[in-house]
Amino acid sequence: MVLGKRTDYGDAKYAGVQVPFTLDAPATVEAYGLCGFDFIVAPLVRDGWRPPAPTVPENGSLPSLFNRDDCLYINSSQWANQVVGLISDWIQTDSPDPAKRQQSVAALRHQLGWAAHLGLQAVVLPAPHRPGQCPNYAQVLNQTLQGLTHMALWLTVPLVLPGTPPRALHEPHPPRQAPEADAVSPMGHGKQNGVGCAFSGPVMPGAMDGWEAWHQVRAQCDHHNLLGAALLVGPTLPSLASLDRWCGEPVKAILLPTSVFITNKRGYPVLPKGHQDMLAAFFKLGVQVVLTGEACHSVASPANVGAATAGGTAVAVGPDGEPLGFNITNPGEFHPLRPYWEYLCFLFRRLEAVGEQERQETSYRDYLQVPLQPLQDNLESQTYETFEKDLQKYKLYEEAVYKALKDRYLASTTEAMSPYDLPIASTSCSDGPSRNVVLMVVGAGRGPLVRASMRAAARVGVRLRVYAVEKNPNAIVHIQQMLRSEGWERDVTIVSADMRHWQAPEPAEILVSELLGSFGDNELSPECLDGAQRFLAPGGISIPQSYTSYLAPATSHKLHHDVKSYKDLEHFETPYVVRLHRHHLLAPTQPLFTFSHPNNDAPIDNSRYATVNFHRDPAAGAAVLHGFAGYFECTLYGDVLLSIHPPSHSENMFSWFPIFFPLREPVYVPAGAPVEMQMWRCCSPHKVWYEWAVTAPVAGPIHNVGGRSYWVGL
Ligand SMILES: C[S@@+](CC[C@H](N)C(=O)[O-])C[C@H]1O[C@@H](n2cnc3c(N)ncnc32)[C@H](O)[C@@H]1O
Repeated sequence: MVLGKRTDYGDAKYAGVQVPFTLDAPATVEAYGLCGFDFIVAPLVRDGWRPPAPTVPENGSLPSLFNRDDCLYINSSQWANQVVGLISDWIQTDSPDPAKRQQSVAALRHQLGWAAHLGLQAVVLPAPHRPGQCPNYAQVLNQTLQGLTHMALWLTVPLVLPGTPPRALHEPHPPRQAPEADAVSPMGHGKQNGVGCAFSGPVMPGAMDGWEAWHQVRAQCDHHNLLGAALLVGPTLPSLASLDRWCGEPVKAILLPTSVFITNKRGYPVLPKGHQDMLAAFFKLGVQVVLTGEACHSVASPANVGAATAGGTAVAVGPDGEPLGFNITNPGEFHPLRPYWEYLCFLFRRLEAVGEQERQETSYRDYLQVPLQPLQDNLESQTYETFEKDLQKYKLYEEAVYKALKDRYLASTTEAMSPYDLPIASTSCSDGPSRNVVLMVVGAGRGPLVRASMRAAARVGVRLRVYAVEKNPNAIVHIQQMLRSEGWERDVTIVSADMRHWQAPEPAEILVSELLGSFGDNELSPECLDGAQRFLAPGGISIPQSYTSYLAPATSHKLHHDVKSYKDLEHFETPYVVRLHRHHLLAPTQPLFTFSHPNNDAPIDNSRYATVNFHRDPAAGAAVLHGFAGYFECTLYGDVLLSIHPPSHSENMFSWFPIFFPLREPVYVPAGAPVEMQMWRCCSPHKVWYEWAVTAPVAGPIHNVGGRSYWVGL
């Protein structure tokens, strides 16, 4: 339940509700469970409880902290998943009054200790009483975190500091009326919003936000993974840019007061558009929502119907107690908070259905993988099979070969023909009808680029003489099988060789390859193609023609934590292939290194160095930098682009996830401060590696010096 993983967007799941102090937690869980909520957030102690004054122990006796009637009580782990503890919000560990401070520290320790004893999965902590000035609070939390194994601490963080004190959570507010344009029915007639991973849609202009307060506490707790944020939402939202920062933070819950809801024309509680969009974005990141406060909307719904017991059966009664003539099968449906829960379900259901590709990628989200080394290692058949599922990639290659053949060998456009229907070159071929075009696929794998090239040639109406060059002897067997089954044995010559050393029997007019990594050049495409271009005819075409890597500074608490959990330097100096999900880009991407083929430089030097400056929107506020997200954009031929760079990402292509270059220590980036980094691509006779460092807002260490932790073998 709590902290669970949602893999699809069905009915509301992991929606919790904050309840008043209860002496019977299991009964409360069941009552709210009938209403639809997955868990409750319940105070750990009753309102008036205060810690006992320190006494001098007599005869070894220890002071008793709580009586049974003082505290939340469960005696079975069965309930621990469905109860989140709520720490008292009178606690002020940083009060200027020493007595209050001492009492607060004691109360906080006692309550945290009790929650851990009960085995709760999480507790909600009050927002820092003095945001940005709460060293005692951080110190108690940090000490507690050192002793915890699984219980999470969710620090309440008001999204906007002024005007939304956490105490407001407990006070009912008069409902606000929905403006006409924003009125959305929870019954399915609402407006649909196109919501992506990041935030979109209008928001009211906001004042300050609580990110700074959050950052100070978590930085003092050394970015502990059990410390998360519970974002308290008020009627005013911060700017979209500022909200987007939370995508990379460990946000565990959204605290949603009923007072934030407005009433639609039919009397239902609904959320303003900006709030809807914000919730949708968080739902997609797997964040739970906790409804707080009392029902404060008059709803023309069954929730206004009361229940009376007649002869052991619950019967429905109206506001005046008059029987309404039907029995109640699920009393939860008549709970005053039920319309709010229904509305949350409605928002869940409205999320776009998860596509097949997205479903398949779910298990890879934010999962670190060390990049492949197809030059140094021989790939397995299953890896090739995965590549070959990406039909879009091969369509783009086919299009590039098609355009290259057309540009070079046809004076005018020829009608598209069916694949594999290979005529001798048509009479419109400038070089004459009987001439075959020599095309080499270098790094042919199991042969999909040979297939794509043959399809392109068939469409143009030229005949190819193909060489399929591959250094993995196992993959060669698959190409043999392909030629046999397609009847291409006369058209395609298989070459089992490393392209850098093979002596070609004739020059190639077109050289086709796919040796690209998530960062473009990181699987050593430049080094391999520099070797292969010896057999490219003068004026011959390389597909790809060029590729450029891109970088953007990123927040990703999850990735930072996962790298850190290896507890060594090596993992912080390794780039990872990762399907970035819970992350925030601090600034737009910037281009880094470009490689073009054929490369006519003399001598060829594939080492590179660049300083990159990123421009963060000052209105987006401060943020934390955990590393750099990397992408590539590749010109296959002419206007045929193959890209994983977000602004130009090739549609439906999934062969490459981004790359992530971690930083040893998170870097605080003040609002409006520049981010500058240096990246080197270093080459030696046997390996290629990257080194990287941040130089602004503060200079940090150069990572991976001399390729000591990570390199790509030549
Ligand atoms: C990323 S895979 C692409 C395979 C295939 N073209 C495809 O698109 O599915 C790169 C292939 O190039 C091969 N390769 C890498 N470097 C090579 C080299 N120097 N000479 C020959 N083959 C090489 C690898 O063994 C691997 O099969």
